[in-house]
Amino acid sequence: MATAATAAAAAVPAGRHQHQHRLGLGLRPRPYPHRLRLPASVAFSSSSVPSTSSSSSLSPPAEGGGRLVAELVGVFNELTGRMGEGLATTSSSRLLFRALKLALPALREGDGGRALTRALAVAATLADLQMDAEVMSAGILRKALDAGTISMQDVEAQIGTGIADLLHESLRLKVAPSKADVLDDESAGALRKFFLSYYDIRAVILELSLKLDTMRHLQYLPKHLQRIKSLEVMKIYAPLAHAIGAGNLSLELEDLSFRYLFPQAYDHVDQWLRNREAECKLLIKAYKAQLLQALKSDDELNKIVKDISIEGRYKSRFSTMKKLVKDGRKPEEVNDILGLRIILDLRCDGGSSDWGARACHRTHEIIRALLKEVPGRTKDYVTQPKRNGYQSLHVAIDVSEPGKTRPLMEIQIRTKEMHRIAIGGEASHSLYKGGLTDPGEGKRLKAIMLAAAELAALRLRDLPASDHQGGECKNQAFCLLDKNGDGRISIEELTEVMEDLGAEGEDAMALMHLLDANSDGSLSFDEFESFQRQVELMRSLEDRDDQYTKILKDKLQTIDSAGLIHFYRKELGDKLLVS
Ligand SMILES: Nc1nc2c(ncn2[C@@H]2O[C@H](COP(=O)(O)OP(=O)(O)OP(=O)(O)O)[C@@H](O)[C@H]2O)c(=O)[nH]1
Ligand SMILES: Nc1ncnc2c1ncn2[C@@H]1O[C@H](COP(=O)(O)OP(=O)(O)OP(=O)(O)O)[C@@H](O)[C@H]1O
Ligand SMILES: [Ca+2]
Ligand SMILES: [Ca+2]
Repeated sequence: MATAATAAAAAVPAGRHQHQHRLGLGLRPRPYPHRLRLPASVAFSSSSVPSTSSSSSLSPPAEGGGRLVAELVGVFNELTGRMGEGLATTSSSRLLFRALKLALPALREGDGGRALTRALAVAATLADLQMDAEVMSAGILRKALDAGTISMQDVEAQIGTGIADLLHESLRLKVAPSKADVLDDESAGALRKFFLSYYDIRAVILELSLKLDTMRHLQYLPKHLQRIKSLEVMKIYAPLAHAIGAGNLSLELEDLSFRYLFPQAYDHVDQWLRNREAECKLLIKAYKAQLLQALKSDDELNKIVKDISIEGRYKSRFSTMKKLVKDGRKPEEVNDILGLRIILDLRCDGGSSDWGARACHRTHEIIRALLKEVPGRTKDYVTQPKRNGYQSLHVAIDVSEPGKTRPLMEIQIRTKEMHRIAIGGEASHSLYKGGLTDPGEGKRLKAIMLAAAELAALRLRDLPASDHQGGECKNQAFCLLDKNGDGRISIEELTEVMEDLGAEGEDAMALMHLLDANSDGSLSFDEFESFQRQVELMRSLEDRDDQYTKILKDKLQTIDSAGLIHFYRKELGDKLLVS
């Protein structure tokens, strides 16, 4: 076991990390939407437009107009693609499209060119939290409101009162912390309760996503503001994110505020974890795969269990730091730096109550036979549940090898039902971590949230249906641009969207020329799709550029840490000697 894991670990380049989304509320795992791609530099080189028309000999259309439409289409496709299953309905897409049309021109210039990227990252965070189009649109518009480039009246007139209400709520939440003493535990607790009593909890989730955006860009603020904002996040927003079950959001919020509040301690923990991160993540993956195989091929376990899943995680900076200060442990004594969680789906749930215990204990036996269990560290909350009803069997595993000491790995073993209670029930993780003390509060919160989501679904259903009669729309962006639904984008329709985006009407003519392959004066579905393919291509090139920049940066860091002279000697020493 350890050998396979080690081989896998050896193959990792150091210093590359990947974050994983593991959220409550049944949220889908996604990579962090830290930076959303923007087709900022879409250049319409005539040679790359698949075209047979005479327009291929024209010079590219003005940077302005064509670029704006490309940006709108690219961003729209990216965000709708990111939305949860069933959430990107026609009315949702129309709403998002309208919000983008209003916000894009307003955001383009702001915040040293970063405003748009930041607004889109907020929307992406919300999409990953399975929020609907209203909340995503509100996220984008809030950034434009904050930048002072649009007004609430614009939102009410052009988008609707549903979103304006949501924005009003989020603005009220924004000022709340300034009215309380967040250093005082009691006022901080009261403030968290105030947030959670909101009838539209989506405003809270919107506020949390905006906070994450602020925290990711804190380096641009003066030092004293960095501290105040970090403190608010630590005392109010991170626990709130735990309380609503947005696990990964809370972990990132905690880690960022930890970094600004205690820079030295952060550096210490960060370096320790970073040095081991790549190898440990590979180990987690390797142990997970091999354990799954061993468990699935055990006949005795198979008699009681119909399915098995395993989740893995590497501990966050802040969570590790808390363990270190709790009882003065060293990092190597923290027993859950690496974590695996085995979830057993019983063949007969609700049957004989000792099936669950049997499945967990059999799993424990299999693990013992395979791995090195650390004596005296096992906790059997299956046989003896905690007072809040939490059940799980925890073992600590030594994954070190001769000459290679590694942090410990915790394996939690539980049935699906035990997991349900640990995630959403009375022993819920949100209560355990979110500072809520009353179990009923968790339930109430969930009910409020579901009700808010249902209301939003109703409102979105009430939006007038698309102009497109008769059935499915194959390409949402095309259908939204083809306003009269005649299956073609006319010059009038293109001019209208350009003007909405703040470009000149003539730019529409130039873009039409370029994309209208058969020169019939309008854009067919196929012509639009080839435009879209070009937009996608440019976006993926920009992504690649980002990747290359990152690799280069990593490489330069390696050189730095090894010392430039050392690098020179190693790489060039021989040649220098010869000459
Ligand atoms: N959801 C939930 N998880 C819990 C609860 N109690 C423990 N856990 C999980 O189980 C892990 C280990 O808990 P314990 O075995 O009690 O360990 P501990 O007392 O925290 O000990 P150390 O890990 O040594 O600090 C925790 O880190 C949580 O992941 C609970 O009441 N609810
Ligand atoms: N052994 C594990 N395997 C997989 N996931 C885990 C494991 N332990 C915790 N998690 C999950 O990882 C996320 C972060 O948890 P974190 O390690 O910060 O705290 P914790 O282990 O739950 O609590 P504590 O701070 O008491 O250790 C949570 O979603 C938690 O459910
Ligand atoms: Ca833990
Ligand atoms: Ca049309």
